Parts: sequence; C-alpha cells; structure tokens
Amino acid sequence: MLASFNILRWQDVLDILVVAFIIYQLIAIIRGTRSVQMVLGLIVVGMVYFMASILDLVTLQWLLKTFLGSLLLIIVIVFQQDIRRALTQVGKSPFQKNLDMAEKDLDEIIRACYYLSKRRIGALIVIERETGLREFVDSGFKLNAVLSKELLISIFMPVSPLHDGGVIIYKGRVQTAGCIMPLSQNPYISKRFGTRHRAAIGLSEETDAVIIVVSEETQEVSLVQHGALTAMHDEMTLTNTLRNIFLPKETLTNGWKQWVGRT
Ligand SMILES: Nc1ncnc2c1ncn2[C@@H]1O[C@H](COP(=O)(O)OP(=O)(O)OP(=O)(O)O)[C@@H](O)[C@H]1O
Repeated sequence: MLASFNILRWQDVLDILVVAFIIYQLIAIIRGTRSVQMVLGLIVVGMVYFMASILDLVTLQWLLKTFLGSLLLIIVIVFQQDIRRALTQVGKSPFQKNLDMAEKDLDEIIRACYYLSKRRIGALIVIERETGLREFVDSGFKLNAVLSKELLISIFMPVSPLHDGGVIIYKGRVQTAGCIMPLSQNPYISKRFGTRHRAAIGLSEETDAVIIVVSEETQEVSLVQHGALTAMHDEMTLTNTLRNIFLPKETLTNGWKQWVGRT
C-alpha cells in the first residue's frame, strides 16, 4: 500500500485532480437537464451489453456492439447543446470585459418593465455580457439605438411590428429587436411557463446574458440568469438585483456611504 504511494508522482496527483474537476464541471452542466436521463440511458445500454457478454447472448451482443461502436457520434449528437455550453465556458476570455452598465440605463430598463407589466404587455429584454450573442442579434431587426424607457415600451407595444421576440442590449444601446432565442429543453420547467419564458431560460443556459421577462398573462417580472428564473416581486427587488450584477462594487459602496451620511 505504502509502496503504491511512493510511486505516485506529482503529475499523477495533478492528473487525478484535473479529471475530477472536469467530471465535476460536466455533472454541473448537465444537472437538472434532459441529458441526465440520456446518460442514465447510455449506462443501462452499457450494463445490458455487459450482461449479454456474460450470458453469451450473441445476437444481442452484436446489436449493442454495433450501437456502441458509434458511441462518439451518438454522444456528439445527443449532447450537442451541453458540449456547446461547456466549450463556451472553456473559451471565456481570462481577461474580464468591462461589463458594468450605467445606473441610468438600468433605471430605463426597470421603469420600462414595470410600465409594461402594469399594462399586461409581454417583454423579453436581454442584456449581453461576456458571451457574444451575434447569432441571436442577427435573427432580429438591427436598431443600434440609444436605450430609453420610451424606446423599449414602443418596441413591445402589441401594435409594433417589432414586438415579437426579444430585445438585445449591449453597452447601453438597443442592438436589435424581434430576436429569436433558443427554447430551453429542461423538462423540469413549470408547465405554466410558455415560450417567452422558455426562450429566456434557454438563452441563459447557453450564455451568461442577464434576461428580464415580463409576463403578459401574470404581469410578473422575472430575472433569468444561468438557467434559473427568479420572480422580481417589485421594482425595488429588480433594481437591487440589477445593481448588484452591473454596477461596479465601488459605486455601490459609495451609494451606501452617501445613504449612511444622509441618515
Ligand atoms: N424563441 C423565442 N424567442 C424569443 N421570443 C419568443 C420565442 N418564442 C416565443 N417568443 C415570444 O413569446 C410570445 C409568446 O409568449 P407565450 O404566451 O407563449 O409565453 P409565456 O411564457 O406564457 O409568456 P406570457 O406569460 O407573457 O404569456 C411570442 O409572441 C413571442 O413574442
């Protein structure tokens, strides 16, 4: 036993740690998605193959061998969404982009959302961060306009030709409207959510975008990030959440100091 520790090189320890990290990340990526069932399905097929070889069931063995022979291809097809997501994570720039947004831009978005919610008008607002959203930007109508509450409201008015789909905001500008996002395939999403919410969750599963959804049915405003949807029960909750994400921490601290100074 001691001898085997002696022959363990530092490279082996590093190797084990890297593989453990990769497996942990893969589990984190597929957790809560349909891929879990698919992995279980592949494990069951592997077990049946193992049993077939023990019991010498020649035909079944041949059938499964043919199937498992194309395992790499099957994995790429079945897990293409997860592979895309994993590679996006790996390909992230090590140099953090300046992702902060001006407080006034956040306020325009927040005020537009609650204006729309009060009038039962649905909306899907995407704020681009590190992951480029080019393919989704291209699916909409290019605007490249200065962000304002009035512009967002006009876009989502049911009479507007741009109201279907989502708006993408980048660096304080409304890049496009009417963008089509990928629908989430997560089977655990509540049935009460329709395609607008599923599109928001789907995009957040593939990218690091922050997405705000206004429901025309329930008037609820929700924030979606990393595949999770959180209800923003009031304007203050959305304001605090967005400020925490987008405002530089210094500004928050200064704001807090000013507030303390005032009281
Ligand atoms: N793939 C998509 N990408 C972007 N927007 C989409 C997509 N699919 C649907 N939408 C938007 O969602 C609207 C339909 O919303 P639907 O009622 O199905 O969803 P919902 O989640 O129940 O939302 P709501 O609570 O507002 O009714 C469409 O009119 C369109 O604007």
